[in-house]
Amino acid sequence: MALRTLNAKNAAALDKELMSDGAFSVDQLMELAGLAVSQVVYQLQPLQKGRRVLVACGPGNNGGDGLVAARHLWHYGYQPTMYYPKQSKNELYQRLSKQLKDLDIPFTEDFDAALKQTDHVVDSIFGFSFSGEVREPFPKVIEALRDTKVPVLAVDAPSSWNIEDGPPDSGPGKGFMPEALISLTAPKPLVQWFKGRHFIGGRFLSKAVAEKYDLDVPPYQGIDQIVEVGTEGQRL
Ligand SMILES: NC(=O)C1=CN([C@@H]2O[C@H](COP(=O)(O)OP(=O)(O)OC[C@H]3O[C@@H](n4cnc5c(N)ncnc54)[C@H](OP(=O)(O)O)[C@@H]3O)[C@@H](O)[C@H]2O)[C@H](O)CC1
Ligand SMILES: [K+]
Repeated sequence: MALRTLNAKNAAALDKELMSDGAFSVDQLMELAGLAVSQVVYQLQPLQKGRRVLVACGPGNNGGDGLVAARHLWHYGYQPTMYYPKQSKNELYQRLSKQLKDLDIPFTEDFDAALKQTDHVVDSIFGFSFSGEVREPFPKVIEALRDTKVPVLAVDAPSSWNIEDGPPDSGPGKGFMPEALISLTAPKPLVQWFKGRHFIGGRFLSKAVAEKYDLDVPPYQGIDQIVEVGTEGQRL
């Protein structure tokens, strides 16, 4: 059975609904999203395989998921390094950044150097609100992610991919295929082009909301915040 997908417009509408009618706060949703991201890293990169995780964060909520994931990873015993070149003044992101600084987690401005000294990368640069051509300062970062041999976990979307149409056919993201992807709440249409390991996270959908948005609630087991779906991406 193919998991039903959620386009960018409906993903934004669903987020809005969860935070109004659903009575969630953005902090809560981001905490659960980031927790799920950290669980995928733990599964893909057990501590004994190398503890260094470079977390690349963009300016929006996708970046916020990365900030949350880094905190959880630190508590599991990883050594996160943050690349967060466009830091928002938004109070939530500032608090999340402060929490990381209080754990002495380093923030770097030199992405290329950090990439040479890491065991794993979390791509939380752009999620479902990405559109158009990649703007500065991110083109070089996307190129480096495209070319690196270090495994990359993409959060919600491989950054630079179009949410509906998938991988770009020009620009820095052409040829970028991360090793793994975690779709939050539900896969986006781009998953049909994705070739790596695919997980679903964001365990907060009620049956009523899932029905309204024509989505599947994946079969989460026990206390897991993630479910791996088949190598064909969208299949259970
Ligand atoms: N329900 C859930 O599953 C939850 C998902 N979450 C995560 O939130 C993101 C969506 O977050 P949003 O803040 O709407 O947007 P993004 O983070 O995807 O991106 C917005 C920023 O990206 C910049 N942007 C957009 N296009 C470009 C581009 N071509 N070049 C450079 N920068 C770009 C944009 O910048 P502006 O200059 O336009 O302001 C935005 O700042 C979702 O994918 C999940 O990961 C939440 O955590 C909550 C629950
Ligand atoms: K991403």
